[in-house]
Amino acid sequence: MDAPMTTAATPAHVVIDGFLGAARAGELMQFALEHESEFHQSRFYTAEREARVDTSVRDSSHLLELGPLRAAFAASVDVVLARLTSELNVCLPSETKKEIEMVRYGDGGFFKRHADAPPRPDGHDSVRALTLVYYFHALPKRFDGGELRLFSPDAGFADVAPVYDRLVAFPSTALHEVRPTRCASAFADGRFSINCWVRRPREGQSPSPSC
Ligand SMILES: O=C(O)CCC(=O)C(=O)O
Ligand SMILES: [Fe+2]
Repeated sequence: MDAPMTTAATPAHVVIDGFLGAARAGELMQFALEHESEFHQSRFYTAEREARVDTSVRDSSHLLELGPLRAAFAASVDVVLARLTSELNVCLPSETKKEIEMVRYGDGGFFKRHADAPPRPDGHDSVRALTLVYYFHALPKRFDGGELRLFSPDAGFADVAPVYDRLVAFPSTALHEVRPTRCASAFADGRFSINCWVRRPREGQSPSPSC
């Protein structure tokens, strides 16, 4: 198993290998293959909170409608949420809102350095607090690269390999990027993931985080 690569000043993150198990990872892959035509080019949010497609910043495609797999994934996240919030020192209310999407990075796919939580208010009554990314792919693995690079404030970084059935979690304020993926052109050959953002109320909104 590839160990996450880290420099001395490791940015806060938690890795859980074998998060869903092979049967459920296989179900996600099957779902992706059955819904290939519904994947759309991913957007990202600019500093002005404008959703934009710009393949010089982010080149990936995503699927928002996950059917019953959405609730199943959210339930699995709930099982580990207390551990993640305590290890990462992130405050969350007892009932959390989650955004969940499936993502595919094809040949050359990447996502340049960014933070998932907006730098300033975006008009929502909640903000992204915790980012979770779960990795899966067709077996045998047919891509290289695609590491998640997490930056710490002093410019140290940690590279987390997108290992099959691995979950990585980190505070949504952390700067990170997805390193380029290399694979053949077939849809099934890509780097697949589930992104899950756990939201908390914005400061001053109720219910307030219970920590
Ligand atoms: O896929 C990953 O490793 C991270 C994805 C990411 O940073 C994002 O979609 O915001
Ligand atoms: Fe991100």
